[in-house]
Amino acid sequence: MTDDAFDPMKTLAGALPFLKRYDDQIIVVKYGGHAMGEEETALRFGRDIALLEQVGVNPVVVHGGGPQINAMLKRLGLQPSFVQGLRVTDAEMLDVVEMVLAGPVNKQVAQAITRAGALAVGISGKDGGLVTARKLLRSLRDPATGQEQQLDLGFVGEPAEVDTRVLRLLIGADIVPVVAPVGVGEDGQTYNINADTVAGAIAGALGAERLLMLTDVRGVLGPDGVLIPEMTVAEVEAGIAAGWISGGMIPKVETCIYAIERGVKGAVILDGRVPHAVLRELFTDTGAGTLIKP
Ligand SMILES: Nc1ncnc2c1ncn2[C@@H]1O[C@H](COP(=O)(O)OP(=O)(O)O)[C@@H](O)[C@H]1O
Ligand SMILES: CC(=O)N[C@@H](CCC(=O)OP(=O)(O)O)C(=O)O
Repeated sequence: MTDDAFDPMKTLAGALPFLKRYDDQIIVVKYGGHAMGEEETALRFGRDIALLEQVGVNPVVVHGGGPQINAMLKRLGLQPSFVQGLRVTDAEMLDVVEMVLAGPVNKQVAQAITRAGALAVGISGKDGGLVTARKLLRSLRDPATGQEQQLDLGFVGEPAEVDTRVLRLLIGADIVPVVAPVGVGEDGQTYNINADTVAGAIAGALGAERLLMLTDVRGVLGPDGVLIPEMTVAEVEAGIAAGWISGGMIPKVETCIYAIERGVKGAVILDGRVPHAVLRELFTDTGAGTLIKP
């Protein structure tokens, strides 16, 4: 849809069936650090989320902040390292991760939504018992020996349990929850959790109608670099095994699979830098990005 073709009446009439479909439904939006980019992009995102709230949809935002953490590490003279798209997180790194995610990034996103006219409150997974985490165990097959090798990513966690009470309280009061992806173990240990994983766990626990994953690529690109509009779970698994789905895209597609297996009706990976990406995806027939299907 280009701006010259814009016809307000046609647009409104076209959006009506979608407004009905999503009325009072929960939509979980994962807002990736790469999709935040310039301040203007964040403000535009805030306006889209505020609009969702104002038309009777219940958005819940889970944000990332990988590039923002990297920028802070650079200022501090620390070197980031990633395995399978996940940040290796020692105790010193964990302090920086929590400071950046639950601090300026969380407040910037909540503020962008609030400035656009909807109330938003920023919390982390540690607040209100939202995300109980456990240490993430990952293994890697050594191609030379064929042996499985356990990887130690440090204080990287995965959600073990999600207590949705604090989210439901906020939603019930017409407040948009904005969640930073940090969790806490049974023993009180803080864990750094990939934001995609947190978004999937929250979408599943809330029984969300949709999970939208905003990133900085148009969706899942095939080996030829062409956008794939729809993928089944089996196709995703084949792409990971073949290696053309790699890095940060792995937790994203795995999250979509996890969410739809828990009853989320649709999980979509799309480019958050495109103006009004969220509104286009929800309120038009020309949905963008890659839809993952069972
Ligand atoms: N098949 C693929 N299609 C699209 N992107 C891919 C693919 N495989 C790997 N990627 C990488 O995944 C990245 C998205 O993940 P990530 O950088 O973690 O985003 P975010 O910060 O939004 O969570 C893309 O920028 C791209 O470099
Ligand atoms: C364990 C792990 O990798 N955690 C992520 C959390 C932030 C995140 O997921 O940010 P994006 O969505 O912008 O990638 C990290 O430390 O970068």
